[in-house]
Amino acid sequence: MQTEPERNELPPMLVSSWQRCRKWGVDPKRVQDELLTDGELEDRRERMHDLFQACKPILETLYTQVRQSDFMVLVSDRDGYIVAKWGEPPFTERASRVRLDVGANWEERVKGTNAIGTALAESKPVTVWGNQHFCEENRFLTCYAAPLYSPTGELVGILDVSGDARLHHPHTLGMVITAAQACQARLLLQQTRRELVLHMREMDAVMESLGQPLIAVDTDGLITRLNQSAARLLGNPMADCIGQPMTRWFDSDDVQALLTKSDRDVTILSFADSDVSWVAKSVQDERKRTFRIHLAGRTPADRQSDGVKPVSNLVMDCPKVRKVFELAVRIAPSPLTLLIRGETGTGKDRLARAVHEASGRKGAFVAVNCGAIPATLVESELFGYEKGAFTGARKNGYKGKFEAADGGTLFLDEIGDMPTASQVALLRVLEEKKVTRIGSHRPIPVDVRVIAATHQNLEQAVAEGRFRADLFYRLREMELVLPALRERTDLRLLADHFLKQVEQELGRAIKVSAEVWPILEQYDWPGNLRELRQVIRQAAYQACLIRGVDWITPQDLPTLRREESGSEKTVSFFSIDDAEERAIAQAIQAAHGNLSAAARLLGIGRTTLYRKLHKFPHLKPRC
Ligand SMILES: Nc1ncnc2c1ncn2[C@@H]1O[C@H](COP(=O)(O)OP(=O)(O)OP(=O)(O)O)[C@@H](O)[C@H]1O
Repeated sequence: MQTEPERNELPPMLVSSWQRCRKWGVDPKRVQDELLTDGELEDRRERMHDLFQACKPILETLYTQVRQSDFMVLVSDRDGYIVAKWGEPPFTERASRVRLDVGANWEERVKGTNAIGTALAESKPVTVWGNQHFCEENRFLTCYAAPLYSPTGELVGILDVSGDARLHHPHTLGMVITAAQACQARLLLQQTRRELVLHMREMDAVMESLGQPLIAVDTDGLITRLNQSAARLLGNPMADCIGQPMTRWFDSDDVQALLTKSDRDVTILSFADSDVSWVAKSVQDERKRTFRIHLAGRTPADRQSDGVKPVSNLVMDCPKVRKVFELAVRIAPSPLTLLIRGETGTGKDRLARAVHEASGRKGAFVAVNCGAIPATLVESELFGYEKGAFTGARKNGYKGKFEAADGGTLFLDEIGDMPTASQVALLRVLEEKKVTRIGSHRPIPVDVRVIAATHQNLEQAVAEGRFRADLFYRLREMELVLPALRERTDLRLLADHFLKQVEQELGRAIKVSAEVWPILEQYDWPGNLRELRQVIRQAAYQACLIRGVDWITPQDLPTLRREESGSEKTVSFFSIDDAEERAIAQAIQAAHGNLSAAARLLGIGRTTLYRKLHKFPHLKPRC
């Protein structure tokens, strides 16, 4: 039996988990089990019927990949009960002895720190290896778990791969995360129409598009479902995207083209307010109406074919910001690494692109959001891997982002979120100017200008041991700091710019009444330019579509209300959506979860209520 780990050997997520177990009084030497009766197990399985029906091929493929190494695949429901398993003796027999089996509850409060329970508690993927398990009898295990989400963002269960601790490999978690993403994509595809007809074709599509963004739309171009990659791309939580028009994010002409094209055509879909674009392919029903959109990143070849676009639409009339951009253009040609700092939404990404464009570097601008990649995949994403480098790796290997940015610029956004283990590897590449793919011994020389960005206080992260001091100094050979919106003097110009974008969407000119400006100017703008854009868009829609007028008045602004609590400020927005959400919640509660009765109380049809619940999936009664 292995000994308990030292506290500093546990990753921070597991330290919190151990603390929770101690608080609950879990006994590491004597585990209490919580088991379902056969009938209860059947009920819980039935509730996950859609998931199993949609994801069976993915779970079986995952099992085929891990069975040679004696691993088993498990699925738990959202309460931690294992409802399905794929595995073979002798390992399943050892696992059954500690009740790692169907019908048993693996929540932390029952089984102590373990991958299923901790992934549930944190809603995050996690590895729990050997003596990182809180209970002694589980320390022969290594387990990798990732949350399973519905296409509307609810946590429905946990996907877990477990095996003998001696066979631990950090990359296995990446494989589990990828399979969980594929399950979500598969559920999304199943819940869109025409499933049976498209079945074979879509199976391939799912396998190809594991982590690729997928969006399902209705015939009006409103988003009905999406996966996490798509939500990340759109920059909003999944639930906030449901029911929204694609034109909220993408250029309206491109969206129109996409909705009317045949399903063999691809469209370049540009973000409405930036020069980032995606390749999108629509899938249509027999009446030639688009109901599903696959998005894929543009390849460097795509990008090069239309040359490096200038940073268009950059608005600034604030001396502080102009100084930053002037300095940026001056330092652009130098090979020094650059650290861009600034609060979220201040334009760090736009500044990094401006530096690349002014640098004269011929290669691509490649952006990586370090906070969005699972920790275990950061290195393979940045440095690439050889074929067969690890279980679940792509057949032909993978060229990492450093190689993709060769001769160009690599933008490492949210650098403060990079796991410490990967920081060492990054530092080595910066020092040696060579990358070695995982599974290879051959260093490949690369000529890459690195720009990193963060909204975090990196000095504090260094002091707390979360960020390596040597990497911090290496990344900060030059530094640019973008001011927050509240420090800028050009709010009106920016607001006008964002208003023009909405005017294009709405197809009419909109004015702003004089009383609006002081309200905007006195607000704190925690979300900076991104938040300003959102407020202007919401106000314009409220004025035009709800009030039917062409000018924005203070009543159209979402209430920018602050509640002081200690030193912390929270901002709440009240809008038509809020009122609608409250009314639906109250009706469902009054009708004790019966949706037909709730619809009657609201005076709307049952179908309309269902449609509205896409917008507020958290209000759906739990079954
Ligand atoms: N000078 C500008 N003119 C017009 N739009 C801008 C300008 N700067 C930023 N924006 C817009 O503001 C939004 C936020 O900018 P950006 O994504 O570059 O911020 P960020 O600091 O990188 O955000 P995060 O910290 O969340 O990564 C984007 O929609 C961007 O197009």
